[in-house]
Amino acid sequence: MLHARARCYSKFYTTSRAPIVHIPKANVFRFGDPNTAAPIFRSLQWTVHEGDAWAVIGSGSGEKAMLFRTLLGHLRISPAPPPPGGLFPFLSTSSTEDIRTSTSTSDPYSHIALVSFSHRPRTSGGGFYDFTARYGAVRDLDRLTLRQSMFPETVPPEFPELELPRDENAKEMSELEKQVFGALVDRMGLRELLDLPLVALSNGQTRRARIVKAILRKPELLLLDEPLTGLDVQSRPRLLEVLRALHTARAPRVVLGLRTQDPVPEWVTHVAFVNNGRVVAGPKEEVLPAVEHIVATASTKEAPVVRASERGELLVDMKGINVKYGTRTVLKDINWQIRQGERWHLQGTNGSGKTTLLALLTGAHPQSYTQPHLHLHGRPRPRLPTPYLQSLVALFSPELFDAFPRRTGMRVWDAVATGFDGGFVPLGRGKEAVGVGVMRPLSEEEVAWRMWRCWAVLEALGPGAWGGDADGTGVDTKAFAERAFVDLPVGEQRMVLLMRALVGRAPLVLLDEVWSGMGEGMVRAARQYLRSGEGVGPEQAVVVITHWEEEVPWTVTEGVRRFRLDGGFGMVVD
Ligand SMILES: Nc1ncnc2c1ncn2[C@@H]1O[C@H](COP(=O)(O)OP(=O)(O)OP(=O)(O)O)[C@@H](O)[C@H]1O
Repeated sequence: MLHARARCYSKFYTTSRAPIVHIPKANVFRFGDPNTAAPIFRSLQWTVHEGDAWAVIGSGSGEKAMLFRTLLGHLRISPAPPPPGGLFPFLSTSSTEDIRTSTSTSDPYSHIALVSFSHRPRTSGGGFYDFTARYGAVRDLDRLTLRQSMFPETVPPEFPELELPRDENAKEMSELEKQVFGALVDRMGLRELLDLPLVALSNGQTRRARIVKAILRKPELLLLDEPLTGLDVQSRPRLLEVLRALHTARAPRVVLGLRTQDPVPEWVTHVAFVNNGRVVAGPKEEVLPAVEHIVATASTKEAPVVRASERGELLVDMKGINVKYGTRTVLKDINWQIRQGERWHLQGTNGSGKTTLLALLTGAHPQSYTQPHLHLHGRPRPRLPTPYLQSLVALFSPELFDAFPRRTGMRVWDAVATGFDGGFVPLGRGKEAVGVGVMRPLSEEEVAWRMWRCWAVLEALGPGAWGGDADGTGVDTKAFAERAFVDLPVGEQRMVLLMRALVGRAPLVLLDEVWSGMGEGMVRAARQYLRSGEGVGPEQAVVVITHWEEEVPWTVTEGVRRFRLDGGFGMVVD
């Protein structure tokens, strides 16, 4: 059925062999930078021919994203790719005249779409938004369903006050388009979620929905940056198969963005490897050995694990936990105990309830108050004031990453130090901006300890540990601490929020999909820090959520335990 999409638009596609992307040999700069400035990419030479299947593989933070930004026209290519075709020759051939007129715009960039799992789709502006809202009663403003977000014309007119987007000119879908849509939502496992509010979708469900939405907009070229991140083991081959079928049918052509540590799908024929401002592009068999060589050279033996204490105090005691939304039961009769010093891998397919379970541990979930037996840090949940509870739990999650404020003026130091009290707004001034304490003011010793911890995480996880800040301060930790958080590339922002989670040595540390968007060097530095016993001590408990077993910093033989959610039920897997 997906091939039908190609037939549906077949008049747009001819046998033309004009390249899809053509950059003969050029340097790439930011707009406004002179040609004498250090280029972002030097001597970039890259041609994508029709029929080839490309993956862009990035070794560092942000470089892969920069190559995609080059294709989106956000950077200056010098010399500019020559006319008549320019950067996208296939759009200027006679056959593609149809494409242009059919979409009533001659802007070539309107035919190129990027879906990146590094950018922040649910927020706008620099302020914090409450990402825990999805756990409670859905507010009117958040009532937009997945179906309505895909087809604004399906928003009922009786909700004018919601100001939901409506497209009065939207055309009824043709029969064929309906069938293609049906095939896509089925293959992506979205059918039963179509009439749920968007905010209710889990992380992996949201990602799959974003890909479908992008396909429905009918771009000619779809750039997908790290599409497998956050997808469970079952969904990955299904998504890759859908992408292969679409790419073969040119409906749309697909370029994948992958991290060096990601497996390359077998249908990919060509690779552009982005490493330290250079792009090596060519057939997969020629370029992949270079990628593997760099990864092997960079990898060092992992630090030996500092073993956690055997039977520490009970931090979490759950008995008979249930979470329901209307008639939809997400968690059923969960029993789980977490002790000091334990390392857990929380497993389960997309939508199985992992994030919901974490929200009970942080107290952010309203249903955490109404559970029969949810004891946290030795007390029943309702007897723990929420701000105090949040200072006992350190969290890194995709939702928190998206929601974290990007205010101008917030330095890296400030962002890290918000981790002490579990808040989002920097408190205190200058070098001493290390929070104010939750239940009582801080003593001088505590302020000094907090400053020492800030420097400790900045040294261990800062640019010196992963080879240098790409476009700012090199490997200088002090200069990095002063940088504006909002200006950092996405991978570096993630690293800073990991520092935030580790800075306060909270008794319970929750790391949800912590490696996505990070470069190879960053992942290595963070793993070393966690394993060495400095990142997390034997008095702390850690819960890691990832769909990639090899991403858990500890192995089962090193003591990690597994708790699996399946069909709403939870079990310890030994
Ligand atoms: N307000 C709501 N109404 C209905 N269903 C909801 C609501 N909020 C969450 N859900 C459902 O609860 C389920 C669990 O979501 P959760 O985010 O905990 O999954 P997850 O295991 O973390 O998934 P992922 O691996 O994709 O991150 C999902 O199927 C989601 O659609």
